[in-house]
Amino acid sequence: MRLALTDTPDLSAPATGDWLAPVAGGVVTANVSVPGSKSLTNRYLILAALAESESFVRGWLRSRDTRLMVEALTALGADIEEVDDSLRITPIDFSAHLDGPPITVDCGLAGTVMRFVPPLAAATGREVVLDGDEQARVRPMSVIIDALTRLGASITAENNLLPMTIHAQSHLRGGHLEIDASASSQFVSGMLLTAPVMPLGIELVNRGESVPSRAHVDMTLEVLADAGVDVTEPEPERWIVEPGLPRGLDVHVEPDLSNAAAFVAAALATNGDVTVLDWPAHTTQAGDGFRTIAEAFGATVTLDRNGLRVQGPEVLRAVDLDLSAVGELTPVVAALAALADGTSNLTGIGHLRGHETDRLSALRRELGAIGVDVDEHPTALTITGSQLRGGTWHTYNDHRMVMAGAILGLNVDGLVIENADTVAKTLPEFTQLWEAMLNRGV
Ligand SMILES: O=C(O)C1=C[C@@H](OP(=O)(O)O)[C@@H](O)[C@H](O)C1
Ligand SMILES: C=C(OP(=O)(O)O)C(=O)O
Repeated sequence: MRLALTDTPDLSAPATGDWLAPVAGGVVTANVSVPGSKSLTNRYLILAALAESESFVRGWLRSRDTRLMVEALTALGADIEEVDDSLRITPIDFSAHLDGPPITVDCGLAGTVMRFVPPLAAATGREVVLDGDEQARVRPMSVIIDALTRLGASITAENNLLPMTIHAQSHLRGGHLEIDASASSQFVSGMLLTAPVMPLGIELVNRGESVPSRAHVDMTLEVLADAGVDVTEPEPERWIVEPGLPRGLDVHVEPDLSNAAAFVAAALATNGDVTVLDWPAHTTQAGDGFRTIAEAFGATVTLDRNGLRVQGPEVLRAVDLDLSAVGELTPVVAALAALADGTSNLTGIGHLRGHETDRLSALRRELGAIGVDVDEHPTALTITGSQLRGGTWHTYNDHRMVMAGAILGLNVDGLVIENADTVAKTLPEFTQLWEAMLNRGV
């Protein structure tokens, strides 16, 4: 089934930062280091802003999403200073005087800022106005807005979307809360991360279909527990956070494994051999799921103290994968499916319609334009590996569309990635790292 495309961004706007994706011209063999995790950096920053004492977040990711988080927390009263490759964070004083002009927060297109900051903002008791990019204004927000309203906040938001205003004196007491978190795990993470500062803590229950991107909820639970917060999940999708501030943190951010997946994919796409250095042995990052995904495509995967080594197969096998728990890997997986021998089914990804762009629609459109046979279903994509042709690969302001385009470009001449700069959302140095990977031997 093909769906009508009703939400295509205006592609007639002049593109900036076009990038001709380099062709591999042979097997890709490289060692790669990637910067820190977006999801961990932004969780640590929220916890540090709530903590009982000063924190250090070392090896933080410098990217648009994390800088927006730093700016948001600074505006809300945290003091954040860059010291070498670390951030030193002095927490928000929640007992501070509440008068003052409204605070404005730019969420950009960052789901972690849009969904993690409002609970914390409401807990400050200040008037806070949150807005973001045009595409952020269609990302789902109603669950967070309803939840905060039920906890005592007063919020104005037309159509329950950004922009929104949290009115002053919105102190949150916490308590029992039932939500429908089937559209985004970030609704759960956002409520749980600020719960320690609420006098009653939170008991949060998901009453919707199961929560997508489960790995990210596990990450939230782990960072809270590591900071000394009493957090439990006594039964599936019911979480309890007891009141009590997190300890000051001194943490080192792991490499971003979802960003790393794009580099590993280069080994898969070229029968190559790529090692991502410092891949952690234990992690809650969704990107760790790429190890089994790579094996499903036929790769040989080895994880040791050095990192993750992936040796691509001679011929990529088509895959049947439920990506609901690791949805953010979908654009990279879809690019590989387009190079595979046969038809792949990527299922459980309906919630990606509320990501940076409607990713199912964007992937169907762009893959189709370069010769790939794609069927778009409400919650799945069916992709048949095909002979690619060059052309313009539109990116819809989606960093992961840039990464997907780069993987495809390894195998086809003349693929121009439009607005490649948008990759700065999580990896500003992506194109440099990519070109270095192609030129460097092990
Ligand atoms: O909490 C997080 O850090 C994230 C949660 C996921 O969101 P969804 O549950 O909306 O997919 C993921 O896709 C996003 O990239 C980051
Ligand atoms: C969905 C993503 O980001 P966000 O944190 O903006 O939701 C992503 O990085 O793939």
